[in-house]
Amino acid sequence: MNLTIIGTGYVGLTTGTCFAEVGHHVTCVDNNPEKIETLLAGRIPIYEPGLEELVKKNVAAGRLKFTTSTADGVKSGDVVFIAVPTPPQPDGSVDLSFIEKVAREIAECLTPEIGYRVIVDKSTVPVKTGEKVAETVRRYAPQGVEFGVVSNPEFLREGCAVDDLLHPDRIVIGSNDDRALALMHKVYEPFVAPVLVTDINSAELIKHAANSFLALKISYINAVSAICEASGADVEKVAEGIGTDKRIGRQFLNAGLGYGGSCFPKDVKAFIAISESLGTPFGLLKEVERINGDQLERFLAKIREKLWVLREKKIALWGLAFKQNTDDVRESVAIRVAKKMIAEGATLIAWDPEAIETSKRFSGITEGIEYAPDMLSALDGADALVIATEWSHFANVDLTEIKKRLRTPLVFDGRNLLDPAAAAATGLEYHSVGRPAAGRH
Ligand SMILES: NC(=O)c1ccc[n+]([C@@H]2O[C@H](COP(=O)([O-])OP(=O)(O)OC[C@H]3O[C@@H](n4cnc5c(N)ncnc54)[C@H](O)[C@@H]3O)[C@@H](O)[C@H]2O)c1
Ligand SMILES: O=c1ccn([C@@H]2O[C@H](COP(=O)(O)OP(=O)(O)O[C@H]3O[C@H](CO)[C@@H](O)[C@H](O)[C@H]3O)[C@@H](O)[C@H]2O)c(=O)[nH]1
Repeated sequence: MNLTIIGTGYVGLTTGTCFAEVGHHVTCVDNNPEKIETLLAGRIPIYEPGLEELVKKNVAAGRLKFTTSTADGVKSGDVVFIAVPTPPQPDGSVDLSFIEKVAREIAECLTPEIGYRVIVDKSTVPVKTGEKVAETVRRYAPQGVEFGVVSNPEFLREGCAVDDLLHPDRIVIGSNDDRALALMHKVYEPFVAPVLVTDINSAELIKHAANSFLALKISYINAVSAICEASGADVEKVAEGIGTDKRIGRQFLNAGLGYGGSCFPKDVKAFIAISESLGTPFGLLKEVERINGDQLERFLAKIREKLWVLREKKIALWGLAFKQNTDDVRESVAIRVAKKMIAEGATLIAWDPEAIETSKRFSGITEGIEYAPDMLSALDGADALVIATEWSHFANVDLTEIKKRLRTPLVFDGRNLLDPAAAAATGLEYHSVGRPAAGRH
């Protein structure tokens, strides 16, 4: 089939590439000319494992194209996906101006000669957005054009987007239009996954409800981790003990510094705002946010307690990305930890396997930080090591190197990556989340 994606960011590029990989012909459109030039020059603007080779392969096969022209995209794609940003406004509600603009742009490109088009919202949007998109397209399109509107939320995770897209747990298609639905079934025919067909409003709600539930699971275990710290229990054992119940599941029960990234913080806020606007406030989610913020503060309090004063302290920081296997630092908790320590006068020597460049460009940290050339040299002469992102590089480190290189052998592990007993046996004083401290303290 001929498909078009409007918005070639994280979701647009990964989704478009995977659609091409399963045999569709895909045109990716973006209104940022630099991004399209980069892609046309064969470079990939984001780090995502496995993506670069798939882009190159599908461009070479003639199945994947990039353009800045929405008109070309609308002309060539029978199904037109919208994958533009839906950022939060200061009050937490969703800024839908990008979606509204694309709806108008698509409408202005439609003509009766082009024929029927399915307009699919892939961006994460509040319930009832599909209705607004349909109204907008109807208002701005010439008389006589035929189109259908569909909600098809995306559940990929950064860092494993290619696998998530090629092997999804489920595909959700929200549509009130049989013609659109038939075409959507053809789009997803090459994928082996359950397809859940719903009305548009339910599909939109599924996305916010899913992300908020996952954030709730993380906050739940983080609240439990505080109780573990107060009682001397071990949150890793508790997570295993509750997670082996199939009804609960072990995933998303990793206690740590709390959730970050471009999705959970904004989507929880959005769901709170949506529920309030519908007159059904969702107070539970406010608590999810509160716990998430407190988790970071409790971790910083541990650092302060041990280092006493952060001013003039040199701290090695491992991790800048919001999670492992990505260079994305949007809403990264690691960056928040860094900013707080710098504000208290510490100097950071930071290292991350992929996110140093993105941190330099997008974190907003301009002073108080140096970037180490490699993971181990970040440690040299530092007063403490803080681990802030769950990269496997840190979990697999030779502990004797940490002991040898730090000035004082203090480790604060915000992601529970190291083994407390092994750390103590190496002579480290080791503090993590929801587990008793180990070593000299
Ligand atoms: N990042 C994720 O992991 C993820 C996963 C699932 C869903 N989502 C949702 O998908 C949506 C997109 O997120 P993202 O992370 O890909 O955003 P992004 O910022 O990486 O990409 C959006 C792209 O849209 C382009 N754009 C904006 N207006 C445009 C227009 N009028 N015409 C053409 N291009 C335009 C921008 O230049 C940018 O390249 C959001 O609603 C997000 O919540 C994101
Ligand atoms: O047990 C856990 C799992 C995750 N996290 C943190 O939660 C955040 C989000 O992680 P993850 O969900 O793996 O990454 P995202 O790429 O943000 O993916 C989420 O957000 C996407 C955008 O909406 C959705 O498509 C995905 O399904 C959803 O998992 C990160 O800061 C993680 O460090 C934890 O603290 N503990």
